[in-house]
Amino acid sequence: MTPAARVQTAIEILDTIAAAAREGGAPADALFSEAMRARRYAGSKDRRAIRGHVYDAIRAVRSVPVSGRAAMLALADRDPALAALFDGSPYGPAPIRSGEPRAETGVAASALAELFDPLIESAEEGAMLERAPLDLRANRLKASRDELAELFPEGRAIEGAPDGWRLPPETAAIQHPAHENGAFEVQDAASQYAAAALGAAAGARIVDLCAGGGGKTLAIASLTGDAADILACDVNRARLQQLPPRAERAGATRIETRLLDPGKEAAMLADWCGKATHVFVDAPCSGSGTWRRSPELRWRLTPARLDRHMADQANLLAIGADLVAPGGKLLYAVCSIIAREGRAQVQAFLDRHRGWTADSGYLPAGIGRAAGAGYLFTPAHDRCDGFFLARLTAPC
Ligand SMILES: C[S@@+](CC[C@H](N)C(=O)[O-])C[C@H]1O[C@@H](n2cnc3c(N)ncnc32)[C@H](O)[C@@H]1O
Repeated sequence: MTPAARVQTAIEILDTIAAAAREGGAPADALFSEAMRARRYAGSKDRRAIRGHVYDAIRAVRSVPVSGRAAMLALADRDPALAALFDGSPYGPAPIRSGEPRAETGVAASALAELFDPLIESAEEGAMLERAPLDLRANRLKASRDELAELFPEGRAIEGAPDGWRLPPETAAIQHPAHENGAFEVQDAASQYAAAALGAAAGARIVDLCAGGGGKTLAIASLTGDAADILACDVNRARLQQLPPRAERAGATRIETRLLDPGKEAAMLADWCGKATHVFVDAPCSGSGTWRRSPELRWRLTPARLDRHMADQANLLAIGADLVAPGGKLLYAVCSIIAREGRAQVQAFLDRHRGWTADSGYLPAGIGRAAGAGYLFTPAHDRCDGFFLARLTAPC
């Protein structure tokens, strides 16, 4: 393919990604792979170049563009070599006309940026869209961080995460046989801090209410030495089904899974009511803390979607609270930097649930900043995904 044809292909792929963002369709990665399958004539160099254009445009453009061309033109305005490829050659993009619309660049649309937690200052903006490193977590049931250091000497320890090992983004770690043997998982530092913040130890009875594919469930099993009972729940069958084989690989033997029906969660968890020493609510959210991994998420967030997440979060907090034994712990977490999903959500819970108190001082020194009754991690301050968590104690 010519360089100009690669740009035109990127424009067409961006059109499908923008349409999916508007309509709540498939994520950008899936659409990119599908587009490449349909263009078998594209070689690996073409594919790399097209991917570069597509993701450069997604990172540069702050909200869903009117068209893929408008997004690429915004990039071309900053890059004369790219602008020169709009040359009207066969399969290439048409020449740039005067007054053609450009997508707006920046971290987030101003209406969205206004929702950020007050701790998000301008220093965060670059870091929020930088390529994230590849973080590993040694699975204590099978390996130590020192063993990871031997396997991947190019990495380094992650501050405040005793099992964490950080690698450059492009490292092909999951192809390593040690991954298949359960020695480690890929897990961002923020998720490792969150699993540790639960504070569970051997003998605990834990409900992971929003377990998904079990990333944090497995981290908790590792931290408790596979000596705590963990009930892992979710409403999404496909995600929850990933957990049993992952647990087997990890050597975690005390995880039970339970698929919940939306709207019937409390009834389906009646046997755990008031019995859990620890409940983890890793709630569905905007994902605004993970834009450096999935930058197109900021094209997808609408006021209606945010309201839906907030209603789900409040509901899940209330369901989770009923499961906690007197004096037990409820950990609420969202991979979001939006105050309404974080500090405001927890304050609303505390206002509605008399007798509950917020814990403090449970994070490693220097990690996270106090945000209302919880803590916020941010990419620039903590070198991890943006993440809010709050640990609450039930009345006795
Ligand atoms: C942030 S993800 C969880 C990620 C997971 N804990 C991990 O570490 O990989 C939120 C999860 O909440 C689940 N969820 C949404 N509504 C739920 C509900 N009413 N009850 C239980 N889980 C729910 C979603 O299916 C999704 O898997």
